[in-house]
Amino acid sequence: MTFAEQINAALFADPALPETPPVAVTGTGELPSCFATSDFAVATVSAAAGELAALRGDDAASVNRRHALMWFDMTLRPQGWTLPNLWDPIAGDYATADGWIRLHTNAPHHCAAALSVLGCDLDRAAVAKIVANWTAEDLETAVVAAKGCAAAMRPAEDWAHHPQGKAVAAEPLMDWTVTATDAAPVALHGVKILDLTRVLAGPVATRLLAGFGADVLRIDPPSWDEPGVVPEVTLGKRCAGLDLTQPDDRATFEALVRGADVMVHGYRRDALAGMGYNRDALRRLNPHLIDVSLNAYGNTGPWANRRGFDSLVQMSSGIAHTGMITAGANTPRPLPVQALDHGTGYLIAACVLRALRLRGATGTCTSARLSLARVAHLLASGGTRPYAGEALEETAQDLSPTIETTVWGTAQRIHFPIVTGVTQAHWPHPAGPLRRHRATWAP
Ligand SMILES: CC(C)(COP(=O)(O)OP(=O)(O)OC[C@H]1O[C@@H](n2cnc3c(N)ncnc32)[C@H](O)[C@@H]1OP(=O)(O)O)[C@@H](O)C(=O)NCCC(=O)NCCSC(=O)C(=O)O
Repeated sequence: MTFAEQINAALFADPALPETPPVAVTGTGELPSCFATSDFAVATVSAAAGELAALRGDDAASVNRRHALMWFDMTLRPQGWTLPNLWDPIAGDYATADGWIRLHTNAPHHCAAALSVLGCDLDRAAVAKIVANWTAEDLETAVVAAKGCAAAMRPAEDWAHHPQGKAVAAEPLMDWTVTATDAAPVALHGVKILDLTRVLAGPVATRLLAGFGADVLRIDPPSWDEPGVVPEVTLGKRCAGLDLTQPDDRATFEALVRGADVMVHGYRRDALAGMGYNRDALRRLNPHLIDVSLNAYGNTGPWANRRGFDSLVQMSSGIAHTGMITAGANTPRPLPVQALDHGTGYLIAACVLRALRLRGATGTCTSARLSLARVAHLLASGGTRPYAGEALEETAQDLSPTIETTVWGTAQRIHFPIVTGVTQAHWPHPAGPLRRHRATWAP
């Protein structure tokens, strides 16, 4: 099945839903990859575009392939200022005694976890020297046990036989549950979306929804930061902070859940339940909440609660190894962009839009769970080939004329790839720092 066929088959179907309008793909572009990365990217963006058009009642939508590929990477072009580094000093791939491992250390608590296992300072050469004495799987196990983030590089065949790889392969791409059948319709314009996601995958979904009228309120814990991606992913959103260990902030959070139409979250599978908000508790607060979530390694299997990021899932699932072998290289070769994050983001947006459409047509409320690892399985289903494609050379025509005024300075962005009917994305708030707004719904 093509990517589009698999995605269509995974979206919640109901005979009461009118057909999704056609999505025309314009433009060209092929990123350098041995996977069908560009077709995969366009398929995920097109799924969101079709659902957007359907919910808005537009006859058709279009997706610009070139700009879709550019939106799978950084899209902000600062004028006279620079973006912070994406990676901390020790994040990256390291040779072990028997292969390769990737350490993800951008968050200070993940960095501290890795360094506590390695017993060294924040120094890349020192880390490399110690990692070389570990086997990849032993170090992965130790870092994960310390609540850090690491992944050994595995060949695709090993992942296919690994208990987690098998669990993920058996999961649906979108795991839907019906939660209520008596909800009133809500309009896309002003729909209240509570956003508990971080870094790229979840925030990409809510950024799209904010661009077409949703009121997105992002909530972060007191000390979380992600300076490298904040200018990318906060576009169009209000961003507040809440400490869910504190009674007052819990009361505020519960009021937000009661007032929300949709919640999108990217905690580990059981993390929200660990804070006292399992599905039943959320349903008691708001029986009509549409709840769409992602985690890293899938919702079943021994790793369902493992911390993870796109680049780690690429290492675990065989993508980085396949890239290395196909390129004839001797170091891990990931995808040219963080396609699992972005692809998952557009699929989450498609799920939210389908769920809103379903609610409007039948009163049915749903939840859906996705994962980076299951989306990696979708990408891998497109097969591999010798490396093809080339990096896109950006021109002035790729930039939207809109000037975004941020707290860091002015900037332009790449044209957004989706047009629905004749409507283009428009974001009500510029990107900005986390926790700068009040944790409340607009009246
Ligand atoms: C993103 C993460 C790696 C972040 O890891 P961690 O911060 O270490 O884990 P947790 O989410 O479990 O949160 C850590 C602890 O903070 C607590 N916590 C969380 N939120 C709050 C608030 N608001 N207030 C108080 N405490 C909080 C939580 O209960 C945990 O407590 P303790 O239990 O006591 O520790 C993980 O959440 C994760 O794997 N999520 C699923 C996949 C995902 O979204 N990946 C990133 C985007 S995708 C991507 O690849 C990318 O963008 O790159």
